[in-house]
Amino acid sequence: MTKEELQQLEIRCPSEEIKKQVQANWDAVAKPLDGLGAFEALTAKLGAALGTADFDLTKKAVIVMCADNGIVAEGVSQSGQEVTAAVAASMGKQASSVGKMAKSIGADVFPVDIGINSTEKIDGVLDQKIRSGTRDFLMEPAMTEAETLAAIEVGMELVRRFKAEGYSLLATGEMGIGNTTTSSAVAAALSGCAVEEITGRGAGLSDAGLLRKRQVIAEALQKYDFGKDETFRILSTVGGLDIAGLAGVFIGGALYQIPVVLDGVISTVAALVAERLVPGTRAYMIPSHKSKEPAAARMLEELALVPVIDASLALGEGTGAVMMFALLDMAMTLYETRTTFSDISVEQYVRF
Ligand SMILES: Cc1cc2ncn([C@H]3O[C@H](COP(=O)(O)O)[C@@H](O)[C@H]3O)c2cc1C
Ligand SMILES: O=C(O)c1cccnc1
Repeated sequence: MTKEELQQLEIRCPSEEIKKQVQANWDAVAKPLDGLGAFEALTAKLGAALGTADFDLTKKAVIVMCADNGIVAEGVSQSGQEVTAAVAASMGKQASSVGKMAKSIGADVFPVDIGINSTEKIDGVLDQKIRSGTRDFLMEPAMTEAETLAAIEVGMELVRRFKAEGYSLLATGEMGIGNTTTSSAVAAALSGCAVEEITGRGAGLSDAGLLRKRQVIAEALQKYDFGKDETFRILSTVGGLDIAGLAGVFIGGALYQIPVVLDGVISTVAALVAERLVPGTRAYMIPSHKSKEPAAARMLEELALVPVIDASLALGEGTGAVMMFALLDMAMTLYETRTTFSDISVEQYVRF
């Protein structure tokens, strides 16, 4: 796929009719009108994306893009790159945070090596490696155009495959030391917001580390002098293989009509990249939480997506998206087994 082919992809608009039908089904439930709040609108969005008001979200999976970032050489994370491979290996055994949470609700986790800085194959991790880590973006662009496109295609292809395997809801997750730096850099460039406003402590940076991280991002942004609409150049120059792969998951979700749940700051930045590259993609996005990382709220605003969980989560891996899976499961139980006003014979007494 070329960059031009990517940008010419056309996204089908989800059906407004189905959205209305789902809302009408909610309105018939013996409960206060709009009582489930955002979950009514979100399930209507899910039904419309899936093309039916009788949808089933039982089979769910998180795609976790794992990759290293050359920018870590600049001292922007409190951890070393080795941690990426170690946590990915733990994920392969379903022993990392996201694996445990997903297991508790019967969702599947697929860790993907899209660019871990190691040559070994990791058990339980899909090998889709494009290169062993990106370049240090303070020195040179992190990725070439071809590498960026290849990463986007990995994400798109995984969605096609999981749809064929019967999944009806996917979520995004990531693991990659340094990826809150790449995400903050992309977020600042896409939004024009000040670096200090958008950059947080990631996985737990010290005050001095945070200062350094902000300086590194600011220096790089000055060097590359991006226009806000140069989405692809921003992604390939200061982004990462994980962000590009996740953008591909969102684009694939829209193309193959499988809704995709966002997680934290990294996937939220990838979501905005996807929407800017292929407008209309956001119609298939389901927000989950507002990360503690400041860039996330800003990106969600740009996407006009309102998260339902506001709990200062800052874990990544797809954990916030899995929490959303659990909440959607509860909403779906009410929807699928709906007890209506007529079931309890009170239609004549209720006047909405
Ligand atoms: C042991 C460990 C497990 C993690 N799981 C997710 N992250 C999270 O922290 C990383 C980003 O933070 P920064 O940009 O500050 O490096 C990502 O890998 C993210 O998923 C972790 C981080 C660590 C240290
Ligand atoms: O928002 C996130 O997902 C996040 C925040 C800090 C560190 N890692 C991930």
